Amino acid sequence: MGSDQNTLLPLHLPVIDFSNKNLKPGEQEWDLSRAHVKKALQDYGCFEASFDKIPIELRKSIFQSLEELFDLPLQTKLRNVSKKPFHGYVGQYPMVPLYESIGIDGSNVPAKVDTFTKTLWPQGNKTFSKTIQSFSEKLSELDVTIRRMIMESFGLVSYIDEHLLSTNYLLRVMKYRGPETEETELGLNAHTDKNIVTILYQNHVEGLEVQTKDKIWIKVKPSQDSFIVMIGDSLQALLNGRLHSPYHRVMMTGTETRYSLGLFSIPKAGHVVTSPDELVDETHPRMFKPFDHVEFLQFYYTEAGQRSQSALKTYCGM
Ligand SMILES: O=C(O)CCC(=O)C(=O)O
Ligand SMILES: [Fe+2]
Repeated sequence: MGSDQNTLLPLHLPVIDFSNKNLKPGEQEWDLSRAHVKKALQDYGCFEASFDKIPIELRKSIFQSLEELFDLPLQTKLRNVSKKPFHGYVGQYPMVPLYESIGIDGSNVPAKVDTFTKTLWPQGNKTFSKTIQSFSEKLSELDVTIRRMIMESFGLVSYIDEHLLSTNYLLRVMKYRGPETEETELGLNAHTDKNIVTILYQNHVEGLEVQTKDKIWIKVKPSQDSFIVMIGDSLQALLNGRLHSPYHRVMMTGTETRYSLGLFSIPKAGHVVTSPDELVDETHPRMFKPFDHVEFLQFYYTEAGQRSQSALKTYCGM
């Protein structure tokens, strides 16, 4: 990171409207939105999407579900374990004392969410399951639209179906306590996401910052209708570096609790992430060796992975 990492100018992310639209591939409106998506991602690796397919009641009840979940005793939350790194309960870290998160694997699949719910509420919690699953399913429509547009933009139409089938969804829900100090405190370290596409949603408490290519931190100010869409390292690799995954972090002030959630599209274990030959030529030599996402994640959480400026380049850069 540059020395100007604390410079905060009143910049903002591009906003793209997906509301009141019946976007269909091949139609003019689709092509227009696709051009906006490509430009925003080339410039920032990230944009704000206005998206109205999730009813307002569901957008409100998701935060009640998050509160109910994080209010459980720590012992109960710790029952959410996962073999995959960063998929289970994460919290009580001295480096980021304000932060806690829980991963819900396969959050768009009813049976998977029911299994998750039963580990925390053995007697069941239908409202919780239904809220998490419906929210994820509806938000995954935005993920699919955006990934379709990206693949089309880079001439990869014939790979779209295979690509969409190669991923699962993880919903990670987050809680950040207000630091209750005068100063701004770190909520979550600067990082790039390791997956394909991340879509973030949050309550009214701000804190997310995204770094531009010029290393300037932009404070993100989303509204109730907006979702933050971001590229992860695996998509950067798939596109042979045509798009970049931006650094982002969470900085907290004040006393209020920030709740946020991210829907992560993640390559399935065993699926090899590699850039199609169409994106490799003399001016764009192949940048990354083919890799398995789960193995890449395991590397990321080793000491060497944590030390590297770009875990992706260290792990599989050519
Ligand atoms: O809480 C947020 O808005 C960001 C969380 C995040 O960057 C992550 O979970 O990867
Ligand atoms: Fe992130």
